[in-house]
Amino acid sequence: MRFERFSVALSDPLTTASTTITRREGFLVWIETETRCGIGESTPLAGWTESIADCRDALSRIEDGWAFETCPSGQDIDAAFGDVLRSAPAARHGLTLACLDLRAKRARQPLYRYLGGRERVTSVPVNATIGDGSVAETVTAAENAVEQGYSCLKCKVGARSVEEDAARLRAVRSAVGSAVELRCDANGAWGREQATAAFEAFEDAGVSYVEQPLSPTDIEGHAALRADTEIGVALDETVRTTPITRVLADQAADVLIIKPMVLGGVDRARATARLAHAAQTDVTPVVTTTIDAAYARAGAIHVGASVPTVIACGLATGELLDTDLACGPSVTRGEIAVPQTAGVGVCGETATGNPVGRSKTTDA
Ligand SMILES: O=C(O)CCC(=O)c1ccccc1C(=O)O
Ligand SMILES: [Mg+2]
Repeated sequence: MRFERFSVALSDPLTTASTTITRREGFLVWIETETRCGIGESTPLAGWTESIADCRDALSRIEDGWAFETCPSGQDIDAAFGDVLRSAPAARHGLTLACLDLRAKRARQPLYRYLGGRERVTSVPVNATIGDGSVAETVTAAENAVEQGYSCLKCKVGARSVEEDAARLRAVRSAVGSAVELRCDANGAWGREQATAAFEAFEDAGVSYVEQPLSPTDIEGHAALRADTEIGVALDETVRTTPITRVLADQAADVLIIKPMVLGGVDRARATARLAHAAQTDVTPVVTTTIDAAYARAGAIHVGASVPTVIACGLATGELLDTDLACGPSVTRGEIAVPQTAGVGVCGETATGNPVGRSKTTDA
């Protein structure tokens, strides 16, 4: 096992209610046998996962203690390194993705089939991700996305007043028409009163759901908000810190956001998505990235393809990067391609020091 640091830049910073993301740094992880190589990606995001320093420490300790003769399973890895990985989900993500890549290559299956996906799935619907911005900036981003073929937009809210956000969303709605799904993500910005006001103010804009309106620990608040409105409630930050069984039992969400990097790997992400699907009150999983590079994005796409997820996922985040480690799956008409070659199936594998430049213009 070995790993190497990488750094990729966003073409434009993504501003949310809680932070501005300008660059993503992480590690590529390689697992090699005599005949094959598996590649994984650890891209920590402070506040969501361990820090980059803690991720490096965890990977270093694992590199030092690596004693597997063949490529280990996730269970083998947890048995050997559970203590190191418990508080390092991004490290676990990279390591287990490398192992799964190699094991799926050996089985000659695309990762989503190796994970247990039953049918052949060639694409997953995706939303465009639109950051905080003025009314004009938000409308321009929404129009560009719809022109490129997206029929679902996710707009960051909560950095401005509820009135301003409502004005942004109404302007988007009148620009894109009624057929486009509009979601938003408040990243935990509001208190209960503000959230109630926002849900009322957003109704005109035809918002389908709001991600993380309240603080991650306010499970009761989310359950109450849900009972009170037509707009759906999605939980994201809450999924990081609260057992999924509690969220489901308390009926606190219509939608669960599944981030493999935050949950510690594509195996755990799939298990969580399946729990949501199996819940009595039908909770819909939506798989998203933390704005990862090509390998982790592809891993997340395989998670989406491996569960019967029918609604748009937050997997179109490669579009936000200026450079990337490889050419990841492309988005056409609001659907992202699922790699069908064995393993994770990222093409044009390059060294970490040599990011692939991306063209910012995409064919419609
Ligand atoms: O879901 C999407 O459309 C993209 C992913 C995204 O918004 C995101 C990216 C990095 C960190 C947090 C988040 C989030 O969903 O809150
Ligand atoms: Mg979110």
